[in-house]
Amino acid sequence: MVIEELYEHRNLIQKVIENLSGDIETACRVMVSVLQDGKKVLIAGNGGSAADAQHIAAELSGRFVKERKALPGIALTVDTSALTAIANDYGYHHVFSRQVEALAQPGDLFIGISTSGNSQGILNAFEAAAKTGCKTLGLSGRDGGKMNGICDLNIVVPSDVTARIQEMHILIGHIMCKAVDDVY
Ligand SMILES: O=C(CO)[C@@H](O)[C@H](O)[C@H](O)[C@H](O)COP(=O)(O)O
Ligand SMILES: [Zn+2]
Repeated sequence: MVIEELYEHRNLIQKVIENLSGDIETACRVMVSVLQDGKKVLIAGNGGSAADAQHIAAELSGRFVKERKALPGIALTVDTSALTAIANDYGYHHVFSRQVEALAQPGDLFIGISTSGNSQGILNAFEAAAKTGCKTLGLSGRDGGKMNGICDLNIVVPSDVTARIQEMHILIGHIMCKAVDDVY
């Protein structure tokens, strides 16, 4: 089983190299330009993807590899008071969109992470981000789900296995952070 899982991961990386390098380069350029314009990056996801959102945001506000200035990356998954109040008062599907409405400014980048591409809270957040004039980037999997067509760029990892998709998402996030390091 272990070797099979490792091979599945390796085979998927090969597909990502072949099919998604261009999209990942575009995502790098977008994140770099947003930060260089003095705007911020908001990130959201559920479950393992919430952890990915926090991980990527922390690479920006803390650091990735290089010693450079602190950069504005905010995960919308960490404020339990906001999350519980919004879920309690408006419903769980609004926990991210309401925070986007509160925090986003035109020109910011909203990154929504969903392996199915269909999580309603993430879809609502994309809608709110677009209304605010944010740039939007999706990290998804399977067939891209409903995220196709509602974000500027939806990077669809070509797999139906949630764990493998998540592994590619954090790899893509790290590559984007490397692109940021390279210009600061
Ligand atoms: O990490 C995992 C599975 O590997 C889970 O916590 C997973 O993230 C959760 O089931 C999420 O709710 C799945 O949502 P999504 O990726 O389809 O948007
Ligand atoms: Zn997981």
